[in-house]
Amino acid sequence: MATKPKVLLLGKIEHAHESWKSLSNLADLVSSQAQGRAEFLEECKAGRWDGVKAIYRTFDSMEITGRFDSELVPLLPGSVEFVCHNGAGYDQVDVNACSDRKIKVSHTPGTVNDCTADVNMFLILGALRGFNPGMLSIREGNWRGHPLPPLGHDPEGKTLGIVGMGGIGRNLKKKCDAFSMKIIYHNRKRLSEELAGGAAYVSFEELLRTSDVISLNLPLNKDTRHKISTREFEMMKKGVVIVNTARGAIIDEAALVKALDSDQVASVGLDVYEDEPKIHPGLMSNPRVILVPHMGTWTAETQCAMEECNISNVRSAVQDGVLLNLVPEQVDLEK
Ligand SMILES: NC(=O)c1ccc[n+]([C@@H]2O[C@H](COP(=O)([O-])OP(=O)(O)OC[C@H]3O[C@@H](n4cnc5c(N)ncnc54)[C@H](O)[C@@H]3O)[C@@H](O)[C@H]2O)c1
Repeated sequence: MATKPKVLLLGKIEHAHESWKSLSNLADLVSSQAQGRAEFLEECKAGRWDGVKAIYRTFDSMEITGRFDSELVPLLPGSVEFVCHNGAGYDQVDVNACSDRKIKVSHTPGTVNDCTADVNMFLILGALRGFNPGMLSIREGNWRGHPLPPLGHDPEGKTLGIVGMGGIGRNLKKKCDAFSMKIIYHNRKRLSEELAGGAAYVSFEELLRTSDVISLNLPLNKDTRHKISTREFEMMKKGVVIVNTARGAIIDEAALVKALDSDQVASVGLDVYEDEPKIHPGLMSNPRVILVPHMGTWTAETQCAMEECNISNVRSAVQDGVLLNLVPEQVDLEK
């Protein structure tokens, strides 16, 4: 009888237990007990994972393995053909290092759009209306606080600039239409009229100069790290509001703190941080900054849908040798 391929689980299955179990008809399911990166690398070197065809990894498995980078990927056994990442953002995986080894990478786009855009909306409303100072003072028994917090602003009629008009950005656009905001966007490529849904395409610089609210919805990679820094803050309207549900390192946090302190930036809503779970003290201490601890996809429905999506990728990889949600960089390579 032919031996089954192996699937290595890095991290935990929290919801889709039945679907995960059903994979055992196709593959031997194995998991690492490594307590950290050094141990995991030793396991790889010792041939512990020989025969593994596909890896299912979670965002939290960073604690076990660290980043799937150019040190780790070459140590994976030659049998590994697929890395299936449970998350829409896959900056924890060096796709180039995987491509060099002919390893294909998938992620879970789409499943995250609504719930991440919901957090995005919460942050836009919260930061624009300036709710945070009042929310802090009411818990201290000071009602709205003394002195009173500054008046907030209505979203209606304000210009929202979306940087990165992908799945989440477009979902956010639809939500903001209900608040009568004027939407402009900047993307690597201009979208079709249908996908843009009435949002106007502008250059990055025009977006920075004309937006009342700027939302970051683009992936983190070497080109987008610190895409928003001192120069960009200086181009923005004085009193701009910034929200980030994408990845913390897209903003230079030290520069953001300075822009807040000089009132160039009026208020900020953040779900993501440069060095999670650490928060820059200048953000932590500023009541004009709304802080959410990376809860963009933190709903029962979405967590379940993401796991199901990732398991479907593993199943398709083992059964048919193809990934359903190949990362964009590798789709481009296949063309
Ligand atoms: N806070 C959370 O819990 C959470 C949840 C899901 C996703 N995310 C993050 O949100 C990001 C966006 O997710 P998505 O599913 O919408 O991705 P997506 O790939 O559908 O959309 C990203 C868009 O950004 C554009 N883009 C890429 N580089 C750009 C650049 N340099 N300038 C302008 N535009 C650029 C792409 O063309 C694409 O349209 C993810 O990469 C992830 O890091 C965070």
